[in-house]
Amino acid sequence: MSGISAFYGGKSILITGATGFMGKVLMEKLLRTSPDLKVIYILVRPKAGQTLQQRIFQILNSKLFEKVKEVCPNVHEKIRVIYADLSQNDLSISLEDMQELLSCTNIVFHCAATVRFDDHLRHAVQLNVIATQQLLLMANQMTKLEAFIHISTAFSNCNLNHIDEVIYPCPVEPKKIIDSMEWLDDSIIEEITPKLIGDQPNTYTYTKALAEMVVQQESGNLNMAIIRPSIVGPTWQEPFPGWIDNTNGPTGFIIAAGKGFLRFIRATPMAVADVVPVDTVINLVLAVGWYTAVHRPKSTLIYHCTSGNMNPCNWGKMDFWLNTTFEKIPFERAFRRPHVEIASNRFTIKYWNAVSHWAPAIIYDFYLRLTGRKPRMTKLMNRILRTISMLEYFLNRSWEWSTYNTEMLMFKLSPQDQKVFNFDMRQLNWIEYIENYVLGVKIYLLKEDMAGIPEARQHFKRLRNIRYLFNTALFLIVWRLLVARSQMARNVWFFIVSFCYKFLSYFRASSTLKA
Ligand SMILES: CCCCCCCCCCCCCCCCCC(=O)SCCNC(=O)CCNC(=O)[C@H](O)C(C)(C)COP(=O)(O)OP(=O)(O)OC[C@H]1O[C@@H](n2cnc3c(N)ncnc32)[C@H](O)[C@@H]1OP(=O)(O)O
Ligand SMILES: NC(=O)C1=CN([C@@H]2O[C@H](COP(=O)(O)OP(=O)(O)OC[C@H]3O[C@@H](n4cnc5c(N)ncnc54)[C@H](OP(=O)(O)O)[C@@H]3O)[C@@H](O)[C@H]2O)C=CC1
Repeated sequence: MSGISAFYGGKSILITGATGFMGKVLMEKLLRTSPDLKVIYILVRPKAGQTLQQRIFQILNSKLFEKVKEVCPNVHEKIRVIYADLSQNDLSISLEDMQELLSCTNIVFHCAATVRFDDHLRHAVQLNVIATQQLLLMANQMTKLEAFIHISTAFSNCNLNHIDEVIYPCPVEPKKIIDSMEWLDDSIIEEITPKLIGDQPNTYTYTKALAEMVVQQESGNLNMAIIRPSIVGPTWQEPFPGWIDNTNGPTGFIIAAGKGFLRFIRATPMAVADVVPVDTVINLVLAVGWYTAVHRPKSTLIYHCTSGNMNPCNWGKMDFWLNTTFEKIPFERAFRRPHVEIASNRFTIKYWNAVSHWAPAIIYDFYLRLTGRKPRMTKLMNRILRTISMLEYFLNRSWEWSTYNTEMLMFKLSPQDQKVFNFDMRQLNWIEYIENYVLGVKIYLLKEDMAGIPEARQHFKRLRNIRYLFNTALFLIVWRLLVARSQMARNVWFFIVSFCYKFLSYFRASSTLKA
């Protein structure tokens, strides 16, 4: 049996952010590989009119958990849902629940965060920094705690080009930021945010960096580790390829490109597209949990979970493979035939934004209005382009992350664990992964049926014919206007017509001679 699976057997594990993208995959893998674990405590808040139980019921009955049920039929009994709101200073955990957590928890995986780039600094500090501080305070009182694993991001220091496995100090101490959030009002915070975040691109990366400092300062005697994944994509292998449930990172763009809305994007073709599959990240998380608890390293170790240094892919290649895959696995009801191109020049992008994004959106909305329907394309385009502008920072830079700790850990695993908890990115085949990415988006996010592929292809053909027709009509209109107004255009027209006539006469004469 795998040593890591055996380690989690009989353990009480606390997970924050279990209802999120990574949290679900973490719960699934834990239950599948260590079905004899004692309990998983999850801190959850009610959401979208659903109670805590309803939320968890829905997750455990989803496709992601199908395999788990084969090895762990009593999966519902293994999960203990605890009401918590991490945006409250005391986390809103009841006294009873708190006592149980403090006396029983063996391992903590802290995944919860706000991952929005445009979040108000107050909210981002509350969730990413203060909640981490509160959890550390709790962890310091947990009598049976063996390890506390904090999930950060590889971009917490994205203001640097080369990032080592160390915690970099922030210009302003987290304590001062936390204090100031208490007495400054929202509008003042908004005003000073650009100054505070300095050369960080957004409040998300900034507060994740602050949280790392909090971990360094307040971990006391805890066995701590920090994991920094880069851009987390769908599953590579487990429990099945291509599973994804949100539009973060490249996923929203893949939808927009596959549906034909997005045709140009400002990106540097050679910049590294540092995507890592979610199951790889979770395998590393579990291996780190085991290593930290069993080997008790003297200091907090940081693990980079990245692909760039071991098996790099760049945005140019990703773009090419995506376009090829869209032909093979088309999305239904595309707006235009999908073909996304990348360019690094701002002016080129401005031009193509006008021609290829705004013009079709305006024309389509005009058509919708004419046919008595509500226009929606310009609004959608606005949203897509706003999102792009926020993510462009990550598409035009490359980072180097050192991965000594991650590689060290790989060698510490038994051959069996290396298989069950594989986080070796060198084995990833990008073309296959991107195909499964698109397939996963189609099935799990867009909820499209594979049986609809022939119809989607037919739709592509119709779109191509519409484009030919549109281009020909546009050419004829422009030409007609030019011929009517310009002597030079008329001259060019007569020249072309006489040239064609001469060419045809010559061709006819030479074919008569041969005969
Ligand atoms: C080269 C080939 C081209 C393809 C690939 C290129 C793209 C690569 C981009 C990679 C960059 C990623 C870098 C990430 C680095 C940090 C990673 C992490 O640590 S942290 C983890 C990473 N964290 C992140 O990635 C968070 C980044 N995202 C955000 O912060 C926010 O979404 C926002 C501020 C950008 C937009 O806010 P707002 O306008 O309020 O919009 P809402 O959010 O409220 O959603 C409204 C609707 O839009 C939908 N939708 C959402 N996203 C996209 C999309 N990209 N597009 C289209 N649609 C999108 C969404 O489903 C929803 O639909 P519905 O439910 O209404 O039907
Ligand atoms: N996805 C990525 O590309 C990357 C993610 N990361 C890090 O990984 C971790 C997990 O990210 P991911 O799973 O993608 O994020 P998600 O947004 O999918 O999940 C966030 C989780 O945090 C929970 N949460 C948010 N606010 C509260 C709150 N007030 N009270 C209780 N729970 C709350 C959410 O609960 P609810 O369901 O109720 O909203 C959800 O379970 C984060 O720390 C993130 O910084 C790092 C690098 C890349």
